[in-house]
Amino acid sequence: MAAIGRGARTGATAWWRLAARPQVRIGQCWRSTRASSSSSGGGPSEASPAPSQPLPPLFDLSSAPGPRPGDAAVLAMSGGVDSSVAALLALQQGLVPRPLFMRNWNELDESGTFEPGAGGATGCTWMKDWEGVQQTCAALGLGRDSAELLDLSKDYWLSVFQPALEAWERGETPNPDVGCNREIKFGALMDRVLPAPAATAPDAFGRRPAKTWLVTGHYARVSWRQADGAWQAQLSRARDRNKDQSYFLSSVSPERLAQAHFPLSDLLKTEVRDIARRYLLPAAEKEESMGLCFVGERPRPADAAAAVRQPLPRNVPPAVSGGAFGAFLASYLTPVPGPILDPAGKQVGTHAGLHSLTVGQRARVPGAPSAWFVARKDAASNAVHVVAGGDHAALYARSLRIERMTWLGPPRTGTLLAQVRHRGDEVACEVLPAGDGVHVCFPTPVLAVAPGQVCALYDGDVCVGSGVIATVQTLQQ
Ligand SMILES: Nc1ncnc2c1ncn2[C@@H]1O[C@H](COP(=O)(O)OP(=O)(O)OP(=O)(O)O)[C@@H](O)[C@H]1O
Repeated sequence: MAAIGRGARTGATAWWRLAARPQVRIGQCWRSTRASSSSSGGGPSEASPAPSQPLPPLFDLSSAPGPRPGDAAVLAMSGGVDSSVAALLALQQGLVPRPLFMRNWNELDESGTFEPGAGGATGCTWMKDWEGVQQTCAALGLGRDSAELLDLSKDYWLSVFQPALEAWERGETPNPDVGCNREIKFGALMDRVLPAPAATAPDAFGRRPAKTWLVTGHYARVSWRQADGAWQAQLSRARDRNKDQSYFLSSVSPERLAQAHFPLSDLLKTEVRDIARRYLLPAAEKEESMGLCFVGERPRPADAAAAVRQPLPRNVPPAVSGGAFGAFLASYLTPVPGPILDPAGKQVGTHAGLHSLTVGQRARVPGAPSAWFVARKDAASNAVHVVAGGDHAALYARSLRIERMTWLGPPRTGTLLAQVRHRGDEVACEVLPAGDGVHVCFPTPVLAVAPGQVCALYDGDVCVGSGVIATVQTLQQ
């Protein structure tokens, strides 16, 4: 034991002495300046390492340029368990914290009747979340007042929610959570709080300049690859496949991903909860957040209410409203009711607006003898076309055209995997070039794919890019 201890200490001291000296780069090797001068006649007292023992680098420049102790970290904290544990892990990694909470939806502005503690007249949640963030900062030892509140509600409305509303009005099925990551968390937030990416070249001493990271509780992985002599960030799936959020991040640019740090990439959700409990974090038992990121409910505007109440044609049953989510959207849109048509073009019901039903969904037409399912929507005629049965050929996509591509590396074609919804299965596909976008062809057809959805493409676990579905060819076409 003693011999091992002595030997280890001796070795460590020697390495420390060598490592403390400035280093210069010689080809791919790193050597101490004194060691190199000794080889050019510096004198026998200057011990140089035996050639059989390569010099361990002081800074591991061969490794990917991920976060290092001393780097700065903007901790994006929602008050939930994931971002609380991500913040804790970032602190344990030696990052210098700047906790931050975003307010992206301000019910207070809309209703003006927020009551502290009561959740507000419309279920205002941001104040409860903000309180949770402050409590978490206290529990982490950062101090309750260390967190910053940043209001991005205008950015969220203009660049995420309004475009999504317009897409719903056109009869598409947008994914605002994908837009939120691209435009808000890794868009407006990064623009506001991160410095422009610094030069990544090491200085004369081999040190990579300090960097600022955006730390979030996303379940996804940033890995690094070298291309054209530079490091590039690539996005991969998280270890926890059930929680994997790479789909939501698939339109964030590689440059933005290169400034992101996801400490939960190797953890299962159950492990995250255990860590939160062990460190007594206030969010340890907090429920999962559900539904649309950031969005609250709003009292129905008078014009929308009037549109829904307008008289329906005689002998047509009440409009199919699309349930709670349809009703929620109806408070932001002016719903325009229209016909539900069977394959023969006969009206079998009335919808409460194109947003109220989505492709593949059962249209619960009151009194209908068959189970009708939505095959497609036509914005020009404001009609919803239905087919009988949930296994109809018109509900299966055999190919898609996707546009507005984000490539997370070089554009790709050939055999890949496609995912068309969060938590949807990944399916084999052939990707063919098609102008600005690509065609995605499925050897095994995929059920219920709607224009407006995001299609993310994967090579194994690596997300290579994504685009928005413009058109769908079904088995019937
Ligand atoms: N209001 C917010 N302010 C700052 N960061 C946020 C906010 N909302 C979400 N984030 C960041 O985005 C990450 C992903 O958010 P999302 O809502 O998809 O996940 P979540 O699993 O509910 O996370 P959490 O448990 O942390 O609430 C969060 O972990 C957090 O880092």
